[in-house]
Amino acid sequence: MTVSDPVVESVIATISRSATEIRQGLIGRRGTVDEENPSGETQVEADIWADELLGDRLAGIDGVGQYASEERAEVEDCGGDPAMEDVYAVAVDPLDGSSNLKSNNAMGTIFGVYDAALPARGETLVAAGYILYGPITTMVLATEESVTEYELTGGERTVVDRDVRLPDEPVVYGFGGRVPDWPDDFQEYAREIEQELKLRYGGAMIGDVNQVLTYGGIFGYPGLESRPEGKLRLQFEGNPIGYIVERAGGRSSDGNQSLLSVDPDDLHDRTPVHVGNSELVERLEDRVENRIA
Ligand SMILES: O=P(O)(O)OC[C@H]1O[C@](O)(COP(=O)(O)O)[C@@H](O)[C@@H]1O
Ligand SMILES: [Mg+2]
Ligand SMILES: [Mg+2]
Repeated sequence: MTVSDPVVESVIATISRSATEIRQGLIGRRGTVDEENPSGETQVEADIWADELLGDRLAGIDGVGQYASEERAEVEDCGGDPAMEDVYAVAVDPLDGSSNLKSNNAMGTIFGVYDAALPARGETLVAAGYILYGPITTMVLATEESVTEYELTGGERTVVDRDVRLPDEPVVYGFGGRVPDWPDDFQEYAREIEQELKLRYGGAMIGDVNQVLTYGGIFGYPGLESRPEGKLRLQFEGNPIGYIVERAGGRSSDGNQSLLSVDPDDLHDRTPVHVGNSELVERLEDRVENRIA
């Protein structure tokens, strides 16, 4: 199954073909390096390596005008203006949950294809997806047409679900951040959800969101007392995941509005992230104040 726009299809094909190679290349690159990314977090050797591999390959695609990543400070100009027709910007979290490499737990790669210069609103996404490096390697891809799950082996991608939809009956939840750092209103909401759903939290957003897409429920990384803007980054994490979950029939929110409507100020802006079944996200918006809105 291919996507109708040739540039978007090339981006997806390049990332999905690179995924098995990235998975293999994690071996021997699990240690931290003496560097911080633009968000001030310690980088793992594999973060830098995966960013370079994806950056080189994606920048070489005709029609990719910009490449940006969680691991580099500035947007790379790849020779085209995303304001022009058939020119896109690609934003990547090369390894999501890379601190899980040390303990050998699940991790992912996230990407968004924006039809606008970065930083951009999520509403300008034309496709977004993620790779999950679990017991097997899968990709969930959302486009304007569909949300599809694939299994990836070598250079191949095999469809396993042509129409990924959030199950109607929610089963699981996962919330990030330390509980004492959660604002009171979020703590109260979480106490209520704990009575209704089962906890699934693995410390990599992609692994946790994939649980929600599979079983129904809610994933959240809220604004914290110590950091009202939360931890996750809008361009590389919040927008792509918001786009995927909304296309699959759920909702996304920064606590106040859809993640896709948030106006970015800076490439590395952080935002509270909540995605899942509509009723759960709506209840959260009723209860929890977004302190950065
Ligand atoms: O360690 P915490 O506070 O639970 O944070 C976990 C969150 O941080 C992240 O690891 C951040 O992503 P990166 O690994 O890409 O920096 C998310 O995947 C995850 O949801
Ligand atoms: Mg991440
Ligand atoms: Mg990352």
